[in-house]
Amino acid sequence: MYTVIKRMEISASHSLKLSYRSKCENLHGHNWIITVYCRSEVLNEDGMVVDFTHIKETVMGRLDHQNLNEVVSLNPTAENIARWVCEQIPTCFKVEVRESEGNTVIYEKD
Ligand SMILES: Nc1nc2c(c(=O)[nH]1)N=C([C@H](O)[C@H](O)COP(=O)(O)OP(=O)(O)OP(=O)(O)O)CN2
Ligand SMILES: [Zn+2]
Repeated sequence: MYTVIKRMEISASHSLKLSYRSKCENLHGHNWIITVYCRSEVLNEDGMVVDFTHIKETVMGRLDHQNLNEVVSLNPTAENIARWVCEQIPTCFKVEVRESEGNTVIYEKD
């Protein structure tokens, strides 16, 4: 079994729609650390599980310097962003999204 791990830093804004009053309802930004985990028992014809560059293009290309409310169809919490990222990459089984030093979410496929 092979595991590929790609860590990326993106700058992006979001505002959260919540059922309670919160500062997070206001548009604000984070320097997100997104770590993608991909796994496969077999390698493709290029000898890879998935190309690091393709992961970067998929994640950073779509999220960096964007308003995440306009990219992710659900409320752009770290949880929903982690799931969205995982769904974009076929061999992905786990995504960590770190919003700040103290705030990290992990999404893992069943
Ligand atoms: N479970 C979640 N909780 C919160 C999320 C989230 O995505 N999932 N997001 C937020 C907001 O994005 C907010 O920006 C974070 O606020 P806060 O917890 O106050 O964190 P700080 O940026 O101030 O970071 P510290 O580590 O506390 O300094 C809120 N909750
Ligand atoms: Zn936030």
